[in-house]
Amino acid sequence: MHYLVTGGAGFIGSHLVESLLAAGNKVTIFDDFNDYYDPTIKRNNIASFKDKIEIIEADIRDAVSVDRSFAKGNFDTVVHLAARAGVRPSIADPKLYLTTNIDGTFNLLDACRYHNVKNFILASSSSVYGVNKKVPFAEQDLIERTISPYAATKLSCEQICSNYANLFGIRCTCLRFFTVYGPRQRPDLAISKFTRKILLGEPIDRYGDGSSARDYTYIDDIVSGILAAINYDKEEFSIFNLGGSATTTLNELISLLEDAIGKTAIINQLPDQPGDVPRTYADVSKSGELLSYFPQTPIAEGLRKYVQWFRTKHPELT
Ligand SMILES: NC(=O)c1ccc[n+]([C@@H]2O[C@H](COP(=O)([O-])OP(=O)(O)OC[C@H]3O[C@@H](n4cnc5c(N)ncnc54)[C@H](O)[C@@H]3O)[C@@H](O)[C@H]2O)c1
Repeated sequence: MHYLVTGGAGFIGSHLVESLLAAGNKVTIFDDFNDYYDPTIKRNNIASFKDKIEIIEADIRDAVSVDRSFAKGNFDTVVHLAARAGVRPSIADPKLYLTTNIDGTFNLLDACRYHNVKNFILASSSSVYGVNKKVPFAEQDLIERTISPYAATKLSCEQICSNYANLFGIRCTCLRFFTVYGPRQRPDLAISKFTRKILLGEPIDRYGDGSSARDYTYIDDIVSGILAAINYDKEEFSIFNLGGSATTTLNELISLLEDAIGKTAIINQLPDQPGDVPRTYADVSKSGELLSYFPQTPIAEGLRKYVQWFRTKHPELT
């Protein structure tokens, strides 16, 4: 099978590509390699397998580049991971999020339509649930309102997928990822920032009183969920939660990281951030039943693996 993985040089994308290659597939990645934090990150993510894949270095907002890559590619499945990710930066630059995430998804679906690609996987997000009071969050819950531009773009992308499935028979499977972590994760995420700062003995920013809670999902579990979703052909349009199905408060996360690192964190107390939801918690019973998705990595174990990886990548900090 020939896969197009957009965002294939990113955190989740690079792990997925490795698994697809290991299973003997042909993989093309479409990524603009643009990183605000460190321009080397994306290149490093794919360094170990770059000679085994086709690389299209282009922007998903550019419909002509997207269309050209489909004209050449003859793809069986598109896994669309490329996006501007993260709640807080989306408040700082909502337009970048709207154009990248919504226009980009539209361009890819349109290319599927005109080049007869019938299987499309969308990376959506737990943030679409907004301040859902019912826990755990289930796919059929009524979403009353999102509270960040990032979440609004992801909910819009799901709806665009629904249109293309209904109108053009493109099977679209939307996966709501719950805070993904593990080796190669983005440096802007809390676990990356906390690990670095605890190792350096610098204060970490704790927003709110530490009671906000997240459902953290280890990268290997996310990849197994994506692989299962690729083969799910029972519905033309579907939505699945991919989470760890457990919640960890911010205070618990800090304490688990202290254990994994073997050092105490210095806390810099800050107010709650606008756009942050108080908690996320995935009901994964639908994913378990239809995708045989059963998360395997508890947070303490995943953090230990992450810290181990971080230390090998940053020996100067250990
Ligand atoms: N990491 C998480 O916790 C999480 C949670 C929920 C949803 N998601 C979603 O999963 C997907 C992957 O996230 P990630 O954590 O791997 O992020 P990432 O930033 O590591 O990967 C995204 C990739 O998309 C590429 N990209 C961004 N804009 C592009 C553009 N205009 N054209 C082409 N490529 C572009 C980036 O270069 C990057 O390689 C995203 O859609 C994100 O919204 C992630």
